[in-house]
Amino acid sequence: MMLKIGITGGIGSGKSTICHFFRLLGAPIFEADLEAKKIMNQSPVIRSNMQMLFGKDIYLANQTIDRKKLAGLIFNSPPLLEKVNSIIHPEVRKYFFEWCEKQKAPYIVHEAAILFESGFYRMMDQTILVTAPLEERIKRVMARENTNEEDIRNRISKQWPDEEKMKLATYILNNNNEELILPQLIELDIKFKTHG
Ligand SMILES: CC(C)(COP(=O)(O)OP(=O)(O)OC[C@H]1O[C@@H](n2cnc3c(N)ncnc32)[C@H](O)[C@@H]1O)[C@@H](O)C(=O)NCCC(=O)NCCS
Ligand SMILES: Nc1ncnc2c1ncn2[C@@H]1O[C@H](COP(=O)(O)OP(=O)(O)OP(=O)(O)O)[C@@H](O)[C@H]1O
Repeated sequence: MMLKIGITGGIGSGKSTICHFFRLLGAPIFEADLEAKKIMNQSPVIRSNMQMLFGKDIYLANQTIDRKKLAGLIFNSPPLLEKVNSIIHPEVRKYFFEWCEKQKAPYIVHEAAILFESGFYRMMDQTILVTAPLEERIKRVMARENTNEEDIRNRISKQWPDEEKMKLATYILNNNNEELILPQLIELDIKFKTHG
């Protein structure tokens, strides 16, 4: 049986960085946020639903979704965010199971920003929550991309607080520059490879 490991953490916590190490250790990684974006551009069903909701202009001339516009709309309207989630998540879920069928490894990693909020965690055997102090996360995201503090705090407010996620996580990794992460990942890798 192939073990399914879910990795999550709020914006800027460092989950992509940690997944990069799991990839080096040989684990196939399903990047849900990336796959969601691809599916939004490729699925005709999602395209027509999104255009019905937001108008034709939600897709750019090159047929890709206008991410900036969409982010501005959904992160400022909880009902719209919920609607978009309900359009995209079932397709991502379907694609995830198809993808799993093709993997040949003792375990796979499913990386998602909203693993718990979306309920996707129920499809996993075990979950890892990546945490870091809020101020540190904001600093990292501001250094990574051209965005402002207000927008980052707004996105954080749309995600569950770490205390809630901690209650559901199998493992918690503190990516706070105070503990060495790599030895913890190697230990987990060995555990997962032996189905522990
Ligand atoms: C609105 C979109 C196009 C903005 O794209 P953009 O490149 O600016 O941001 P990106 O996708 O890299 O997300 C950055 C961060 O925003 C947060 N975020 C993204 N989607 C969501 C969501 N549905 N709910 C709460 N937070 C979210 C996460 O912390 C994420 O890491 C994109 O986030 C999106 O399509 N979201 C809805 C689909 C979805 O639910 N994706 C994630 C789970 S499968
Ligand atoms: N321990 C660390 N110390 C300093 N910078 C870090 C650390 N971990 C990650 N970073 C940097 O912080 C930024 C955010 O990390 P990463 O992209 O992995 O976060 P994420 O949780 O995947 O965020 P998002 O939800 O936005 O996708 C990146 O630029 C990354 O290089």
